[in-house]
Amino acid sequence: MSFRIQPTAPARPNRCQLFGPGSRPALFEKMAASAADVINLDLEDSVAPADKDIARANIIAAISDVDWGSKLLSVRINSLDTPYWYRDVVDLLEQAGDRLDQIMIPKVGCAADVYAVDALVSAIEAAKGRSKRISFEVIIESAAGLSHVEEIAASSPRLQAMSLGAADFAASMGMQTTGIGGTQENYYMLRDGVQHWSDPWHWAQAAIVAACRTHGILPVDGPFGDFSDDEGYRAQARRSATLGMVGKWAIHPKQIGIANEVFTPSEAQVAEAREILAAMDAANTKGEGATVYKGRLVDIASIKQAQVIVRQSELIQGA
Ligand SMILES: CC(=O)SCCNC(=O)CCNC(=O)[C@H](O)C(C)(C)COP(=O)(O)OP(=O)(O)OC[C@H]1O[C@@H](n2cnc3c(N)ncnc32)[C@H](O)[C@@H]1OP(=O)(O)O
Ligand SMILES: O=CC(=O)O
Ligand SMILES: [Mg+2]
Repeated sequence: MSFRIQPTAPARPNRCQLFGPGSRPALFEKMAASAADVINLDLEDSVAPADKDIARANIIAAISDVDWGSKLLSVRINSLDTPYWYRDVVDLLEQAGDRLDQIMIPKVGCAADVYAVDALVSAIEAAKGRSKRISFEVIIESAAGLSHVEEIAASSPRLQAMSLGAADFAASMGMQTTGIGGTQENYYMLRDGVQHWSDPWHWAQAAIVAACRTHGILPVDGPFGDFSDDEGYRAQARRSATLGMVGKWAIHPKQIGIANEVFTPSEAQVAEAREILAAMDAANTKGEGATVYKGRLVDIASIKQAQVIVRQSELIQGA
């Protein structure tokens, strides 16, 4: 318990973040025309070292030249353990137009990583007289990142969203898998000779959600690599939504519709939430803090649970 009121996360739809390599400018118009809420133009791991300069130039041009509509436009810079990241920040902030909304910082391991980028961004914004303040999102994708997730969530007022990066996270943790997200063949319990698969991402996701909710940041699930497996993606997205995440990355356009569907509360969910609110209204007028809805207990906590669903639905409808 705490007397502090939990801060609310930024009120914007973040159901799907569509990624595309900065070295494939032919994809940019298609990304802009997609149904994703957020666009992530990538300078990091989908761009080969030899293409970093051209990818940066492509992205800077596209930020102004492409009509991104009302989407949130984010660029993933290179991580702080590379020689590229400072040039990414300097060129973006000095040369890109005001349409740029956000910078994604990958492989964040501690709060000081965010501080370093914040310092550089703040200096360039001031020097160049940029009136629009750039926001940040970070990827938790290392053992250090997860160990320091709470201090990272508190690291900067610019921070709006935090994603789990399953690929780098698995590598950093020494996990014996080459899969990016989803069910892992060898992660199962055995009972009476029957295998029951468990979720190796659960702990990291729950830690990210808790850190984000404590500090008013949007928790997001990262990539699902097997874009041929729609149902696997849907199952992963449903688990993430159930845990409190607000959206998921798409690394292929096939995944956008599924993310939008899963992270938009269904009509049935919204109707049930409204019925619970009505049942609790009726209970309150009788001076009762708890009542029965469809044979189960609902009480004052149920109001808050129902409000999460109604608010999420209204946010998306209003966007
Ligand atoms: C672990 C991480 O860090 S994940 C984040 C970084 N990774 C990325 O950004 C990768 C993003 N995705 C991609 O680069 C590509 O989707 C790939 C390489 C996976 C597959 O690319 P392709 O072989 O071209 O895919 P495919 O042929 O199935 O594409 C089908 C259509 O979707 C388009 N398309 C493919 N990827 C994208 C995308 N990311 N955004 C928009 N459109 C896309 C293709 O241009 C093609 O369009 P067309 O029908 O008009 O010809
Ligand atoms: O950057 C994303 C990841 O999964 O790694
Ligand atoms: Mg990564």
